[in-house]
Amino acid sequence: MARNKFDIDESLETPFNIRHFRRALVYIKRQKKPMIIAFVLSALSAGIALSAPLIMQHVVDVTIPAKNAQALIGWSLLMLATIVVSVILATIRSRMMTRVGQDIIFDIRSDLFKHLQELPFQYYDDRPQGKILIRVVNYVNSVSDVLSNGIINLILEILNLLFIAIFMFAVDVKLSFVILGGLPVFLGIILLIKTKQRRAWQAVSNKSSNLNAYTQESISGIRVTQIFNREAHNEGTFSRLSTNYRNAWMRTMYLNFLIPFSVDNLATIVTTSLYFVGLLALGPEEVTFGVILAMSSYAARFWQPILNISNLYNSFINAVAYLERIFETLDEPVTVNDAPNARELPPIKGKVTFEDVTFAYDPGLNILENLSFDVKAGESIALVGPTGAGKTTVVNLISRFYNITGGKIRIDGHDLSEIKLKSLRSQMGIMLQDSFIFSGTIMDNIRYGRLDATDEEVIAAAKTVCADDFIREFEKGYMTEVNERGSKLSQGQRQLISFARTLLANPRILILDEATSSIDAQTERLLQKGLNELLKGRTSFIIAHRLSTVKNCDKIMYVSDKGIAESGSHNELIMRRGRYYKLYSAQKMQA
Ligand SMILES: Nc1ncnc2c1ncn2[C@@H]1O[C@H](COP(=O)(O)OP(=O)(O)OP(=O)(O)O)[C@@H](O)[C@H]1O
Repeated sequence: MARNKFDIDESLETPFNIRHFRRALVYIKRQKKPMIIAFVLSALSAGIALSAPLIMQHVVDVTIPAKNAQALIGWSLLMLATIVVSVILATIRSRMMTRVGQDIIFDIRSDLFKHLQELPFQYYDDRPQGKILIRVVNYVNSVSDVLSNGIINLILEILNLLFIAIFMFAVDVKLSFVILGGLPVFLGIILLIKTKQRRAWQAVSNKSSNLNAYTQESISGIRVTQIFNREAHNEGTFSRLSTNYRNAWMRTMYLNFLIPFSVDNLATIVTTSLYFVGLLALGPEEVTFGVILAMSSYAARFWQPILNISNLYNSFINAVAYLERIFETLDEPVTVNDAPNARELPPIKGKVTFEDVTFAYDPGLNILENLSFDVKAGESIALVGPTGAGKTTVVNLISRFYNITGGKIRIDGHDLSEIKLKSLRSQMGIMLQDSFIFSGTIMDNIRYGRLDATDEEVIAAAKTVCADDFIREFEKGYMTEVNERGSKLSQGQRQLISFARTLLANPRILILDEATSSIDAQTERLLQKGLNELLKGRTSFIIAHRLSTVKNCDKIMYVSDKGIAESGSHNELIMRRGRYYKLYSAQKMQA
């Protein structure tokens, strides 16, 4: 799919529609109470602020001519009080709304993260991580203000507009229509640029997503970049993506600028028309100078909320571009999930059966076809074969990380598609070549799969897999802080920690995908004892290119040509003198 590259724009699969806005309202509605309070505070604050000119008028017309010093002090204090109260109310409102904005994005972000945790491997196979990250962090931030303050300000501005219109019509109906005459022109301009604006903001969201994806990829691959001296080339790519982002941003700004520009000019044209119609067309008998003065003041006031509403509209269009991405992620189907009538998988013995299994990552491109095999509980199975033959795919299917296209996979006779994923995966242990280390202590990392394990149990697991010695060599031992991906640890040390993690979780079925490939032969011999412990009584699937590691497995399956080409014990396969024999002989010659 086009989106899985940093410089390819994501296409929108679900265009924005009113349904999305209704979904945004779900988050806003949860904040109904503070939002109503904030609205009342705003209205009060604005109302109190409006009383200042009235006090001023009274002081100028009555108090000062009467030379009443005492009343003057009273009015001054009242004026001061209105300012203080209005500032206090505005401050409380702004604090409340900051909180509301943060609560809304907290909710959206939590939902996004929860959903991302459930999305299958396939989703992550298809996208650069940076494009996922930007949705959870940046896009959600960008919509906070519109979803909180935006709504309240919109209501206030509409009310403001209504009040001004009422006053305006009360003074002069005909001239009011002259002022309103600018509105259709303004709406026409909005309609004209609406689609362009939406596309422009979508482009900004796309370009920022691309930039983010590339930055993230570059940071992850910095070691390879430096090894191959690709810095200058990468800077070029970054600069290109950055320029694309800047251009997209400039275009939105240009379109956005059209709105205040139109409002300013329309306000001037309307005011000029007002003078023209008032003085020339209607004549001094019908319209006094005072009315013209009042109406031109209303004309200026009338266009201010329109300008504010247009700015809000701009922010809304901007937020929509982000909201549609956020909802697109939330709508991403969890294709690997529990069937409606899924059952708990009871504690298993570990028998694994493949019945005519067919699987394709991309429709029509089968990686496995009609694959059938039977593994008894407690057996150790080695999967060997050429690169890209489908060994990892086979083990990924046992954990149901992907849905199969045809056939059935059973564990102890239970069809995987009919059982609850959690109950399946909690009884499986999977160790990959690149064992992931999370930020935290070594103790936390080993305990990752069984949070209730005691320190003693953690240490016992580490001892079994020969990890205890090197852990104790660190100054803080098990409490040593390791950073994300474990870059403070050697590959082998990371493997040993993940062995301990898996052992502690005590799975019934164990999968080791090239899990010992980063461990030197001597450590591997040491580890063999621990590994034997780990394998004891469990069904295990071991993928290894180093055949010496798997010689002793109960059964070796040679994966090739979309299925199992050969299967048997090491001795049987050697005697058969087929593909396994060739591979084994070639490795022996190299050794
Ligand atoms: N996420 C994916 N999306 C599409 N195709 C994939 C994906 N993962 C693997 N493949 C393809 O499926 C085939 C089998 O891959 P798999 O990783 O199972 O091979 P393997 O036998 O484990 O290889 P290796 O020994 O190199 O680890 C390969 O042709 C690979 O290109």
